[in-house]
Amino acid sequence: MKEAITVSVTGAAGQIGYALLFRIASGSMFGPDQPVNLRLIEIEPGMAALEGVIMELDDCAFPLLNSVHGTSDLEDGFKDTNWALLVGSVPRKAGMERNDLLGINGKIFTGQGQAIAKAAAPNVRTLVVGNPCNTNALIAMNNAAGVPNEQFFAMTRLDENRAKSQLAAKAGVHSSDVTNLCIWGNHSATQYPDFTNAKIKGQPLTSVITDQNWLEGEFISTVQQRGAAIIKARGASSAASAANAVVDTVSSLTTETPAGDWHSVAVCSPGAYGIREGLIASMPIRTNADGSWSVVERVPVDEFSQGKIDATINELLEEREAVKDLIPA
Ligand SMILES: NC(=O)C1=CN([C@@H]2O[C@H](COP(=O)(O)OP(=O)(O)OC[C@H]3O[C@@H](n4cnc5c(N)ncnc54)[C@H](O)[C@@H]3O)[C@@H](O)[C@H]2O)C=CC1
Ligand SMILES: O=C([O-])CC(=O)C(=O)O
Repeated sequence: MKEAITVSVTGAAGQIGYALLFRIASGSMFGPDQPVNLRLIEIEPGMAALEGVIMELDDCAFPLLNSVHGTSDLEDGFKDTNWALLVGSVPRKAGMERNDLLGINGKIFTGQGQAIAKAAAPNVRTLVVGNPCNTNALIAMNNAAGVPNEQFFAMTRLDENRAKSQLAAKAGVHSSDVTNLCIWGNHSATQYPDFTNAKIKGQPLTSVITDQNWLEGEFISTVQQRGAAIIKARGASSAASAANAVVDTVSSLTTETPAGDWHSVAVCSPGAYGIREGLIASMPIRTNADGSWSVVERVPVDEFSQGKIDATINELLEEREAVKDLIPA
């Protein structure tokens, strides 16, 4: 048996938590031979519900679940953890943009960043899901002194999956036939799902889907507005598909990316593609055989794409300005 991986999840009794924990414990995230320890973090009012979730995890008798621990203490929750999945935070309601949550949620991530730096394993990787996730990840990263910036991520995989699904439906193929789909920038209404470099069964997508008006218009806005459409329909924000995207993100960051392809996740920009160094921005990422990640270089960016990327990066710069008090100098 392999040594267990420790995974901490904040907001563990929330909607996404409820859809996520059972996937992690069943082996979907790290594979069918990898045991896991779960350290589940909730705020005090969520602790009773968390007890119930832990009872249900026990009742599944998962072969790969080595231990489960629930706590409202951050350092206890992140103790020796290898993966910190920061889900806990308030979701938006209909009519709000995700960055309307900055004032409510931003401050959560200072203490979490500090506790990760203090208590987690040196190789800890942190994935922020709670919105606005890019800027919350920026706050956590900048408050986690001593933890390398390369170990912080924010989730744009749900957007990638949504985009692939829309494109597959338009082309009449399966979503797994769509590759090389990159989400650029912010997990927000300015994100850019880059269809110009995508492929369908290895062919340029734009040679299969020739309706340029649809690609530049309805396709982009459907992906940008999908979260809002789910809130309108469900009365609550996407939870199962978000949890699924967490599983996909961690899985893609822990397994080598298929040759020639890439995946979308927001990373601390090394300055690639002119994206301001230090911003948490989504771009095309490859996971290497040794488990490290790299930005895929020389992905063509045409004038249309550049305009879209500039808009979403400008929004990230504005969000950073809005939370500058939460970022130590
Ligand atoms: N990046 C993405 O693609 C997506 C992000 N989200 C975001 O994920 C977040 C969580 O969504 P849901 O699970 O649906 O919300 P929810 O309200 O059902 O659950 C959130 C949980 O977090 C807990 N919580 C709040 N503050 C906390 C803190 N400081 N520490 C630990 N736990 C805390 C709450 O008690 C609650 O149980 C929201 O911000 C939502 O907007 C949702 C979907 C997709
Ligand atoms: O839209 C929201 O508020 C929840 C979210 O991030 C998504 O579904 O992509």
